[in-house]
Amino acid sequence: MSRLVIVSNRVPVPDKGGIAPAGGLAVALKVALEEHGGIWMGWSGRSSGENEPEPLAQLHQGNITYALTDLTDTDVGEYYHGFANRVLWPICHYRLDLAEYGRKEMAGYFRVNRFFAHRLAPLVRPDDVIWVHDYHLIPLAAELRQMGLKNRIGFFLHIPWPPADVLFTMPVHEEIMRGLSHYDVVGFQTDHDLENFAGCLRREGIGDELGGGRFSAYGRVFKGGIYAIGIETAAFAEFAKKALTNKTVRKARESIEHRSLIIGVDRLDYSKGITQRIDAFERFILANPAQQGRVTYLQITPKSRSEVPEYEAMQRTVAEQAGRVNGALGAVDWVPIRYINRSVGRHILAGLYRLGKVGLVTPLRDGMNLVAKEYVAAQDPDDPGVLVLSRFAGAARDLKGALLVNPYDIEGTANAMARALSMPLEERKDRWKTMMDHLLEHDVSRWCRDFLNDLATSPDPSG
Ligand SMILES: O=P(O)(O)OC[C@H]1O[C@H](O[C@H]2O[C@H](CO)[C@@H](O)[C@H](O)[C@H]2O)[C@H](O)[C@@H](O)[C@@H]1O
Ligand SMILES: O=c1ccn([C@@H]2O[C@H](COP(=O)(O)OP(=O)(O)O)[C@@H](O)[C@H]2O)c(=O)[nH]1
Repeated sequence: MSRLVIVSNRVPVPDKGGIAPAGGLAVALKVALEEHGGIWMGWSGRSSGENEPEPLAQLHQGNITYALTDLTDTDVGEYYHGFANRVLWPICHYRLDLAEYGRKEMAGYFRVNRFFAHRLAPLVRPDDVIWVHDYHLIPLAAELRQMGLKNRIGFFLHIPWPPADVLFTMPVHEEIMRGLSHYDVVGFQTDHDLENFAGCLRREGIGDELGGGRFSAYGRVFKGGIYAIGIETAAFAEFAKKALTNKTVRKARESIEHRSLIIGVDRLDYSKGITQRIDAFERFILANPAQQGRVTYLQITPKSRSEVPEYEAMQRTVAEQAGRVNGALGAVDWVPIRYINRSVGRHILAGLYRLGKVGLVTPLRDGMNLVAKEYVAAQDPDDPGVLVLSRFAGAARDLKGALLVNPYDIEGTANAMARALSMPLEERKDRWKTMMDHLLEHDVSRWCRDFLNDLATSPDPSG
């Protein structure tokens, strides 16, 4: 079997104890690569100041070799905070109003992709299969091809792909589309994303759909496919059961006392709909006074991308909003919202999910959302909680047993919270089983296998 080389911006650096940072990509890829073995190349998360980064650091752990590079301050600013997270991220999440184009940042993005290609190429053997992940690295295949690499190269986009009218507001949309055409397989989370991508090719006559999932554009033929990312379902379910004996989880359970727990877990990101969700919770309590003092809403929200101004501003907004609602609704013996602004380990999260009578996952737009899947996997089959899920999360295409909501509709979301808390046991069990069966069948190993099979059977680019 060919060796697998994974490239992603974010890598769970093993010298931090191998603990994946909060973020679904790192969590999922670690599971996938542990199963397969190979090389994982990416950013170390560190800056070299303005000095040229040292040569790649290689670390071996189990069957994975991590190849990590630092980036200069300028690179981090222009490529990661600048173009990736202030242009591509908002555009792909339909937030044209937040995109901040700058020629310097765009140039930095393409420059860092070239830099990654130059660092990666010497590690690659002719029969390696290369799997590139996410919006940070779209131009990587074009750079590798320019250097003469003829390997099979696949790309998976973890975030949504927007419709043509949204994408084309980005000045370099042509280069981005061209970049994708250099892969042999381009994977998306949902059918909606793939449809949008096909629409972008059609709109300006850039490319054609050839049938059988194949596309032609810019003189190349490649496959476009749907590969909804999953979790290690069976292992996570087991993990959640055991987590109830964890000290922190036990303390949380005792502190909740007789109240019902509603839980939300999201990076602090405007795409996650946290402020709308807090509004909906407030509306739910005001509309259901009997619930006062009888529910606790726990919102776990690690800081994320704090150097980007929109994210920094959100830290204040959400903290103030949670404080205001607590001030307005709380009582001497009841704090309605417990807001935690730091990362919690997944072994604890698993137990907290299991305590949650309601899992609130209400992003305004999300590629997939692994929290939704983890919440379901963590439930007690005999007394499962209810998932309230945004119809705009990729996970909504998979989790048919959830209560689907439109997160912009505050009253609708508030009503769904009330419905979830009063749902009869039989209905909860039925809904949960539909979702759990799906998650067991479509776990992260299946995701990885499906993508790599398609890549292995794609036409050989070396001719
Ligand atoms: O690396 P960061 O800038 O700290 O951000 C964390 C990750 O966020 C995004 O995750 C996405 O991938 C998940 C798994 O496929 C998916 O469930 C979620 O909907 C996406 O938002 C981002 O795409 C990753 O590159 C980041 O590492
Ligand atoms: O305090 C936290 C918050 C989140 N996560 C993990 O981070 C991932 C978040 O992935 P998701 O797909 O929901 O969203 P993303 O952050 O990637 O956009 C999930 O595996 C969570 O378990 C974590 O380990 N600790």
